[in-house]
Amino acid sequence: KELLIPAIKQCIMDVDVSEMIKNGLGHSMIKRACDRNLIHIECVNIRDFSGNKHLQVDDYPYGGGAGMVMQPQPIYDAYVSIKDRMEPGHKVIYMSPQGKVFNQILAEELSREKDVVLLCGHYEGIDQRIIEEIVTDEISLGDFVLTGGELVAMTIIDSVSRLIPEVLNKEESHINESFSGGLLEYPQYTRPPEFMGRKVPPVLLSGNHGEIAKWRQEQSYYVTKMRRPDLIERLEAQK
Ligand SMILES: CN1CCN(c2ccccc2CNc2ccc(C(N)=O)cn2)CC1
Repeated sequence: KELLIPAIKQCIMDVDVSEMIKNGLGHSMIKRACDRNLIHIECVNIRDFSGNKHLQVDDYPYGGGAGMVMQPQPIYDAYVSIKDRMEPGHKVIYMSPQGKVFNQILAEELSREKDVVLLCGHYEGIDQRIIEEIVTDEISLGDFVLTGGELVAMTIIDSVSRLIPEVLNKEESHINESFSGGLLEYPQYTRPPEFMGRKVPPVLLSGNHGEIAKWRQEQSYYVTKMRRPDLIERLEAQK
């Protein structure tokens, strides 16, 4: 049994990270959007541009210290291999804890871009000179630490793709989504009418659409006021 566990750990660590992105985004909405040519996702493996037979893409940090830093050359060569196919003036986004914290406004901005490059860092990060040379924007998902930028890329891809017209069908439409009008979503209910002794709020069964819309607005405001008062302030500041 002990023998099995190290083997599993090893194979998970070995999964090629660009595979992780391809597999992770293989799920329904993004895959369907790709199949319909509404979005095109291409993973370029920096290791393919390592330039040495050991496929090395990282090296010891100048100044010493723990960990390894991604070398600038393989990243630059990988970027050059795709940049002529990208819309002139395209953004090159580097996902790191030093970035601007991602939010729905940024997602909406990115959804209006024709092409975007997402540069996934690994190890302790990438050489500062490649950031200065090719990166236009740095994005962070929030103040927490991940082992790599891949999950950040997948999150950005998901969040942006769903905003591209036609990607979501009418059921999935993001009309009443979180942050619509800057408020959090109201609570959702479906059948059965009673579950574990808990009933559905009667107004939702009333068929009175005016009352239902009013109840939902009040609930959104209440949920936001209780859990994210900062969003209420932002809303008031915009008035
Ligand atoms: C211990 N450090 C190792 C190097 N690393 C790092 C540094 C630079 C780029 C990518 C990474 C990969 N990690 C990320 C990435 C993003 C986020 C986020 N919040 O968007 C959190 N973590 C940061 C952590």
